[in-house]
Amino acid sequence: MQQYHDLMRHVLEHGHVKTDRTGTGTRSVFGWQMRFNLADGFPVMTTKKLHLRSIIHELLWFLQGDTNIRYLKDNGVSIWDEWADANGDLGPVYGKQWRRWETPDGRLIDQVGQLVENLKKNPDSRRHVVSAWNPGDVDSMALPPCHCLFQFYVADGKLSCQLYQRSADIFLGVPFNIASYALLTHMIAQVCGYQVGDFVHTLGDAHLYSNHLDQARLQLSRDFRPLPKLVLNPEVKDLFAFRFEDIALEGYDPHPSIAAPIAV
Ligand SMILES: Nc1nc(=O)c2c([nH]1)NC[C@@H]1CN(c3ccc(C(=O)N[C@@H](CCC(=O)O)C(=O)O)cc3)CN21
Ligand SMILES: O=c1ccn([C@H]2C[C@H](O)[C@@H](COP(=O)(O)O)O2)c(=O)[nH]1
Repeated sequence: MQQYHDLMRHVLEHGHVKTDRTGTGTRSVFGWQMRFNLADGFPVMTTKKLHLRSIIHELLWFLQGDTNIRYLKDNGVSIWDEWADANGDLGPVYGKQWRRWETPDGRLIDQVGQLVENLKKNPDSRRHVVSAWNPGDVDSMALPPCHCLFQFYVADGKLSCQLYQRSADIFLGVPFNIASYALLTHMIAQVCGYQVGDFVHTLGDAHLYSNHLDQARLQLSRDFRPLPKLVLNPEVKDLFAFRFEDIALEGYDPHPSIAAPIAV
C-alpha cells in the first residue's frame, strides 16, 4: 500500500490547513490518484488492522438498496450510527441511488443491476457509470455521498473500476473505501466472467483531520506486509445473491489497529 502511504505523507507535509464542516480542522490537498492492480493482492491496509467485517456488511447493505442502519446494527456494525435518525434512517443515500434512482416521471432505475447486464452484453461500452450524486435528493440525505461516481472498464478480459470520491477522510474513510470498491470489482468480475484489472481511486478534497496526525505518523513508521488474497465462493453468479459467508480473506496479517476519533 505504498500508494496510500505516499498520499498520507504528502498531505502531512504539504496539505493546506483548512477549516471544515465538522469544526475539527484538516490538512488537505485537492486532486490525487492511486492505482491498485487487483491481481497483485487484495488492497487492504497491512500497516494497521482494518475491520473487514464492517466493510463487507456495508457493501452488502448498499447492494440490497438498504438505507436504514437496522441490518448493520443486527450484524454488529456501528460505522453509520452517528448519522441515522431515531428510526435508523439515513435518507436516500447510496443504496437508494444505486438500486432505485427515481426519475422525475416516477420510474425507478436499478443502476447497479443495469451495470452488470451491460458489462456482460457490451463490455466495450464507455457508459458503465453509476452515480450516487443525485442533486434532487442531496438535501434529504444524512450525508451527501462521498464516493459519488464510479465507472467500470473491460480490456483483455479484465475488469477495472475507477471511483471519484469528492471528499476523503484519509485516515478513517479511505482504507474502507479502497477495500470496499476492490471487493465490489472482484464480485462483479466473478458474476460477469472477467478477471480483475485495476482499481483507480481519484480523490477531490483529500484531508487528514487535525486529530489524526499522530496516528498517521505512527502508521507511516510501520513496514508493509504481503497483501492478503480475496476468496469468493465461486458458485455465486448473481451479484445480489452474495452473502457474508461467501467472502473470505486469506493471509491477512496486519499490524495492530490504531484508534482515532471520527469527525461527525
Ligand atoms: N468523518 C467521516 N469520515 C468517514 O470516513 C465517514 C464519515 N465521516 N461519515 C460516513 C461514513 C462512515 N464511515 C466510517 C465511520 C467510522 C469508521 C471507524 O471508526 N473506523 C474504525 C473502526 C471501525 C469499526 O468499528 O469497524 C477504524 O479503525 O477503521 C470508519 C468509517 C466512513 N464515512
Ligand atoms: O465513504 C466515506 C464517507 C465519508 N468520508 C468522509 C469524508 C469527510 O471527512 C466526511 C464527509 O464530510 P463532508 O463535509 O460531507 O465532505 O466523511 C469518507 O472519507 N469516506
